[in-house]
Amino acid sequence: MNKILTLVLVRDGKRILLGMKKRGFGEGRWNGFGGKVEKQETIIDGAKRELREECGLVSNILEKIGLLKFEFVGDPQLLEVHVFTTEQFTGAVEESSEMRPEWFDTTNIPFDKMWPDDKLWFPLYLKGQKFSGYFLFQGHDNILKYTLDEVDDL
Ligand SMILES: Nc1nc(NC2CC2)cc(N2CCOCC2)n1
Repeated sequence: MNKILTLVLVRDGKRILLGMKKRGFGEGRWNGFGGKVEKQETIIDGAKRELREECGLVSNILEKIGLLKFEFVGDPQLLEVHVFTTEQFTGAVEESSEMRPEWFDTTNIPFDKMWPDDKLWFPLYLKGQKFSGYFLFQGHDNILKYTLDEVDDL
């Protein structure tokens, strides 16, 4: 059974809001906002909750743009990350215990301090393409193999 996770990318024109993860899974890396989906909530409601908890922004309009599956050598638990984007949000960006948010220009995304898969699928996201990918990781830094496809619907 895959572990369902969410990832929300917040855009404001040519800027993107990323958060520096302060602890836990992905600590020390910039990422969108997201995490676990609780038993009693839908995936999209889980995404909205994590967005608000991690950076203070509220959005009712999340667009599903990607599905990423991750396997780690030696670990039977597969991760299934549902990726969303929004350009319509309210509230003030605020730091949380989990994330230190910062705006980046989309021409200057800090891929060297992000999960290694991001540099592979972000270009599809930035050109407005929906995508579906599978990545086999060895540890947290090394992608042994992957597949990544542009898709018309998710
Ligand atoms: N950008 C990104 N890349 C990931 N790569 C896999 C770990 C190897 C996971 C991930 N998230 C998982 C945790 O929840 C937020 C999104 N987000």
